[in-house]
Amino acid sequence: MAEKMQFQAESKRLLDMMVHSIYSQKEVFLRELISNASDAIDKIYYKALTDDQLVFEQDDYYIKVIPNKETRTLTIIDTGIGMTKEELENNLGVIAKSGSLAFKSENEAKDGHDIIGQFGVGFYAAFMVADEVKVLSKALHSDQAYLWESQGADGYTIVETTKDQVGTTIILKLKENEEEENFDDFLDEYQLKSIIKKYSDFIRYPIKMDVTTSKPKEDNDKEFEEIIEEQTINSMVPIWRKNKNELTDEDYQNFYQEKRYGFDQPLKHVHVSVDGSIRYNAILFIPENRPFDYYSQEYQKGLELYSNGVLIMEKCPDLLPDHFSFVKGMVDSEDLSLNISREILQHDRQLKLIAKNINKKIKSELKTLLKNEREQYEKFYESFGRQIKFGVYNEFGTHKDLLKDLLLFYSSKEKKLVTLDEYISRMPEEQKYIYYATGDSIDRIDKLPQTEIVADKGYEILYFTEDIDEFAIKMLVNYEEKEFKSVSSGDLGIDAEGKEEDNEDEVKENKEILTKMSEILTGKVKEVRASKRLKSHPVCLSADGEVTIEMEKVLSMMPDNQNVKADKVLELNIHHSVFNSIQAAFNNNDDEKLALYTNLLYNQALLIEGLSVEDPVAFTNDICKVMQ
Ligand SMILES: Nc1ncnc2c1ncn2[C@@H]1O[C@H](COP(=O)(O)OP(=O)(O)OP(=O)(O)O)[C@@H](O)[C@H]1O
Repeated sequence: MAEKMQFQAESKRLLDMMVHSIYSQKEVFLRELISNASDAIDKIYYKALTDDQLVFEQDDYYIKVIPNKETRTLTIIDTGIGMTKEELENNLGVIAKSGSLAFKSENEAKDGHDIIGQFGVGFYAAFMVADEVKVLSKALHSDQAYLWESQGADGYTIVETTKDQVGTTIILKLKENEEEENFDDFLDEYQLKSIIKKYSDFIRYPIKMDVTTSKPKEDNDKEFEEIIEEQTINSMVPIWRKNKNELTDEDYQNFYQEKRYGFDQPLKHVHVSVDGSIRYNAILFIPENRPFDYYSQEYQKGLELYSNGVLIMEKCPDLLPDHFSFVKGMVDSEDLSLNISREILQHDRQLKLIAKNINKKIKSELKTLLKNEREQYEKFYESFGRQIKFGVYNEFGTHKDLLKDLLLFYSSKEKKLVTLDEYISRMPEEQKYIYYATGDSIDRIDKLPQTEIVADKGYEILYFTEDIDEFAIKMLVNYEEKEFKSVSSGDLGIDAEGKEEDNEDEVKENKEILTKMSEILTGKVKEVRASKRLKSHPVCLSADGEVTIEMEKVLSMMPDNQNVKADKVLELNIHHSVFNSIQAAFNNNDDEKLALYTNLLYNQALLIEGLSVEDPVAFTNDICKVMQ
C-alpha cells in the first residue's frame, strides 16, 4: 500500500472546510475543474507555439465529462499538459498561493461560504461534492503516469500507474445524498449540461459529453429510438465576440470569476468593440475590492492579451498605465501577430494605440460612475483612490490632467467625500484658495487649532489623511486656477478684518518676548511668532516654505529621505490667557519659568501635530514642575 502523505496545514484546513461545506452553490466545483482542464490545454498550446516538435491538432484537445450513475462517479478528462509526480504533489498537496493569503485574511468562515463565494478554491472544490477524489495524470514528454488519490483531509497517496494519453483524468466519487443536497444531480445529463453552459460556455476547447437523445429510426421515421451521441456542450464562442445586447450582467460576472480576475464581484464592466483603423474587442472590469497583494511587490498589473482568440500573454503590462493598474480583463485583436515576442510587443504600434484607447475608456467609465453612481464610485475610491492619487503625483505629474477630476477628499463642511469641482462650485466669491488640512484622521484634523480661522470664515476645508494627498496636490498646484493652500501655511489670504493693525502693534510690543522664546528653542524651530490664525487655542506649529510638517513626516519614513526638514514655526496666540503668564515671567526676569513655559508649549504643539516629543521624560518633569 502506498504511503499516505499529509497535506500542507493550510490546505488541510481548506479541504476540511470543503468537505463540511454547506455552501449552497456546490455546482461551482465543475467550473473549477473545467477551468483547470482548459488551463492545462492552454499550456500545451503555448508550448506548441514555440516548439517545432509539437504539433497542435485542434481536434486532439478537448475536455470530456462522463457521469456514471452505477458507480456514482463523475469523471472529467482533459488532454492538457498533465502533471508529473512532483507536480501532483506540489500542485494538489499545497494550496494555490493566490487563494491562501486571501484566505488567511478572510478569517474563519466556518461553512466555507465566503471563501468559495469570494475567493474560489480551485481543485479543492471537488471535495464539496465528492468523498473520494482520484487524479490520474500523465505529463507531456513523460512515460510514466501517476494516480493521486485522497479521501479528504487525512492525506493523499500517489502511486505509479499507466495511462495512454497525455493529460489528466479526475474521478469524483460523489457523496451520499443528504436531506438538503441531492448529489445525484451531478450525474444527471440535463443538470450537467446546464451547469456547463452556465459557467463554462466560452471555454475555448470543446467540453464533450455523451448525451442520450431520441431520434427517428432510420427505417421508420415514425418511431423513435434512444441513442447516445457525443455532443459538445459549450458554444466556445468567447464572450467578447458575442453581441453585447445578448449578454447579461451575470454573464460578465461569471466570466470575471471563471477567469479568476478577482474573487469579488466586479463593480463595473466595460465591453469595447472597436472596428476602425485597429480592430479589437476588450472586456474590462473595475473590481470592487483591493486585491490583498495590491500594494505588494508581487502584484502585477496587466490585461490578458489574445491574438484572434488565442491567448498570447496572461498579463500584458503595456496595456495598462500604472494609475489604472487595478483594472482586470482582456483584449483580443486580430491585428496582432501570434508569435509576437515580449520585446517586440512593447514597441508595437497597434498595441500602443489600444493601450491609449483603453486608458481613455477607463477614465471615461470612472467619470460616468462618479457622475451617475456615486455610492459605487465611493466604494471604488475606498479601494483604489490611493492609486489615482499616486497617478497624479507619479512621472512628474504627466497624468495629472487626466486624473484630477477623479479625486475625492473629505470635506469639513459636507462631512463626506467631495470632488474638487464640487468644492470650487461652493466657494464664495472672495475666497482665494482651496484650503486643506493634513492629519492622521478626520477626528484629529477636526481638532487642529490651525483650521480655526479658515473654518470660522465659513470656508470649506479638505482633509488630507493619506500620506500621498499633499504630494499629489503639490503636483497639481491649482485646480481651475484656484491654488491649494494648507491651513498651516504662512499667508492664508484671509483678512483679519481690521484687526491686522492692532496685531502689528501687539506683535511689536511682544517682540522681545518672542525673540527670547525663539532663542530658547534654537535648533528646534525657525522662529516663535504671534499667530494670526489661532482663536481659542494657545499654540500651534506651522511651516514656512514648500515643505510642510506633514511632508516632513512622510519623507522621514522613506529610505532615501535626504533629511528634508520643514522650516517649523511655533505660533503663539498672544490673546490667550496663557500668554499673560509668559509676559509675567518675562517681566519678572524669571528666565527659568520662561524656558519652562516655552518648552511646554513647544511640546504641546508637537503633540497636536501628531509628532512625538523629543524628550518625553523632560516633558513630564516640566508638567510636574507646573503642578507643584
Ligand atoms: N487538469 C489539470 N491538468 C494539469 N494541471 C492541473 C490540473 N488541475 C490542476 N492542475 C494544477 O494544479 C494547480 C492547482 O490547481 P487549483 O485549481 O487548486 O489552483 P489554481 O488553478 O492554480 O488557482 P485558482 O484555482 O485560484 O485559479 C494548478 O495551478 C495546476 O498547475
